[in-house]
Amino acid sequence: MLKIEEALQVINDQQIELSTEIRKLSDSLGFAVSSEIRAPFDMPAFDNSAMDGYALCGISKEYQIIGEVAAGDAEELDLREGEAVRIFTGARVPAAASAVMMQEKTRVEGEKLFLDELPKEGQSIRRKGGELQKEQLVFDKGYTITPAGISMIGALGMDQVEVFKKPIINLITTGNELVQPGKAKGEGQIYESNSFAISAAAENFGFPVHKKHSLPDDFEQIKTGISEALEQADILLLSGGISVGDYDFVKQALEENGVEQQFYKVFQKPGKPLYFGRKANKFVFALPGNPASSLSCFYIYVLPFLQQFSGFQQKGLPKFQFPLKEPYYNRSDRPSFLKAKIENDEVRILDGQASSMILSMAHANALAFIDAETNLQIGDLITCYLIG
Ligand SMILES: Nc1nc2c(c(=O)[nH]1)N[C@H]1C(S)=C(S)[C@@H](COP(=O)(O)OP(=O)(O)OC[C@H]3O[C@@H](n4cnc5c(N)ncnc54)[C@H](O)[C@@H]3O)O[C@H]1N2
Ligand code: MOO
Repeated sequence: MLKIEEALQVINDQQIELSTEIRKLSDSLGFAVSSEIRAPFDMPAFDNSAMDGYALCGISKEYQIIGEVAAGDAEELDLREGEAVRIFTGARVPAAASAVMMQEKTRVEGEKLFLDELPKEGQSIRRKGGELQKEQLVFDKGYTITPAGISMIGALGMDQVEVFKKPIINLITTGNELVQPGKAKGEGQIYESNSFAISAAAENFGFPVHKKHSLPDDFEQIKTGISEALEQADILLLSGGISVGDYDFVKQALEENGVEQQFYKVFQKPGKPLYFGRKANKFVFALPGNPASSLSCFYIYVLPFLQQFSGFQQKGLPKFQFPLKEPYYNRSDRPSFLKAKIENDEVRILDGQASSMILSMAHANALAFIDAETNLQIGDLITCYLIG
C-alpha cells in the first residue's frame, strides 16, 4: 500500500503526450498556453493620457489652448512652450507635452487655461512601453488563461491562441444497487450520486465529462464498458467495484483490457482502495464507491492529473493552513482528509466523517489533512485543501 505522497508522485511522474490546438480567444478561458507569449509591440503602444484634462507644454500655471486630441485621434499636434491642448483619457499625448492636468484642477477663460497647481513633469502621462516592452515575456508556457489573461491576450491583438488540449473524460459507475435519481427505488437499492458529484467537481475546474455510463456488477459488461470507453476517452474514471468483494470486478476488467496498474491502494482515509492505471497515453482512475471516498480521491488525485494532462503549471486544490477552532482527535489509523469548515480564518472538523457520508462534505468548504491517531488542540495549524 502506497503512502499519499508516493501515490501523488507516481501520478506526477507520468510521461504524458500533450497535444495542442488553436482556440478562439473567446473560447480559451481555463486552457493553458502551449508556448510562451511575448509582446508583439510596446504596451501602451504610444504615450497617452491617464485623465480627461489638458496636455501641457512646459511647467507653468497658465497656457494658451490651441486644440484638442480625443481617444483614437492619430494626428500629431505641434505643441510649443506655454501651449496646451484639450485631451481625454486614452488619447495620444503630443510628443512635446510635459504633463497632463486633470480638468478638475483647471479653469478656462476663452482660449486661456489656468491651473490651480503647478504640474509635475510627466504627470498623468501613461508612457509607451510602461506596462510591457516589445518582445517582453507576457506568459510562460503552461499559464492557465484567466479572464484577465483573456483581456491581456486580446490587448496584444491576438484573436486566437494556441493551448494544450483538455482530455476527453468518460465516467463509469458500477453497482447492482444503483438507481438513477428520479426513478423508483426498490428494496436494497440506493440512488446513484457519485457520477453527478464527480462530473460536477470536474466541471467546476473546467473539465467537462463527455460520457457517463452506469453498469451493473457484471464482469463482462464492465469489461466491455471499459473497452468502449477507452476507445474514445483519454481519461477514464470509474466509481465502485474496486475493493476486494466478490462483486468487485473493476480491477480485473481493467487488467483484461490491457490497462497497466500504476498503483492500487493508498494508506489514507477515505479512499484506501484507489486504483490508478494507464494504457499507452490513456489513463484510468478507479475510485472507491463510497461517496465521500470517490469525491475526496477526485480532488486530491484526479484533479491534479487532469491539470497535468492539460499542461497547467498550477496543479491541485488551493492549499492553506488555518488554526483549529475546536480540539479534535483523529482516531483513524490512516492519515485522513477530513471534511472541514473554514469560517472566520479558523477551521472546524465536521461531524459525520464516515466514507459513506456525504452530508458533511456538502456542508464543508475544505478537506483538512490530519495524521493518523493524532490529538489536536485549539490553535494547532491544519493544512486545508479548499473545495468550495
Ligand atoms: N473486506 C474489505 N472490505 C472493504 C474494504 C477492505 O479493505 N476490505 N475497504 C472498504 C473501503 S475503505 C471502501 S472505500 C470500500 C470501497 O469499495 P468499492 O470501491 O468496491 O465500492 P462499492 O463496494 O461498489 O461501493 C461502496 C459503497 O458505496 C456505494 N456506492 C457505490 N457507487 C455509488 C454511486 N455511484 N453513488 C452512490 N453510492 C455509491 C455503495 O452502495 C456502497 O455502499 O470498500 C470497503 N470494503
Ligand atoms: O477508504 Mo474507504 O474510503 O475508508 O471508506
